[in-house]
Amino acid sequence: KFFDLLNMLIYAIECRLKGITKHAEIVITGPRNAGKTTLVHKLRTDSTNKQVHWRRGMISTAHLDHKHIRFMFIEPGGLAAPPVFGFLRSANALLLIVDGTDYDYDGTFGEARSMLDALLERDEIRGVPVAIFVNKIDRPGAVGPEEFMALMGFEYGGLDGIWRERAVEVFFGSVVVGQGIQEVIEWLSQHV
Ligand SMILES: Nc1nc2c(ncn2[C@@H]2O[C@H](COP(=O)(O)OP(=O)(O)OP(=O)(O)O)[C@@H](O)[C@H]2O)c(=O)[nH]1
Ligand SMILES: [Mg+2]
Repeated sequence: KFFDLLNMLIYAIECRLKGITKHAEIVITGPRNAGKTTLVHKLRTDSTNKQVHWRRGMISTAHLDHKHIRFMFIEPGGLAAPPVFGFLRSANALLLIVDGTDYDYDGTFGEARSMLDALLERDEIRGVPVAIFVNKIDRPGAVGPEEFMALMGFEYGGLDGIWRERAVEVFFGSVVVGQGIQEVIEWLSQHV
């Protein structure tokens, strides 16, 4: 009890010193093998970051301070699909990661699109901003921006026409190379 209070006090002082006035929880999701866990590792900046077991799998988290915001990234891993639903209530933004080289046999990003559609229907995240990160563009055969928009069915009127009630943006990059991540964080900091 005493140490809980002490920790809270230390935390409050740390935020004060670093000028942090806002907290934002970012829930990371996306199809299997998209690069979610690799991203969380990349985002880790301090020792408070951790990976914890829970009943259906593994949750990876990372803290990251950007300007006046402390981001908490959460990747709920697990076999039961989709484990992410249990984490939506406290989400300030969603980050959907898609493998830019993983087209379906019919030339679509079908799994990514249906995951996104299922998420956008959820009441818990009405109006919550969504960043879509198309990963692995360092690999040959990765999708290009125009192609991706068409294959996801986003091309008509752009993203604004599809989801007027929330901010949505698509980014292209590579978690391994570290390309495009800073842009996502900047965008999130403006929309949470
Ligand atoms: N070339 C390339 N490979 C990547 C990139 N990001 C991730 N990978 C690779 O993709 C594979 C899957 O990455 P993970 O981070 O485990 O993907 P995940 O989304 O957490 O996968 P699950 O937890 O199984 O759903 C690994 O072999 C990564 O090294 C990238 O930007 N470029
Ligand atoms: Mg993973």
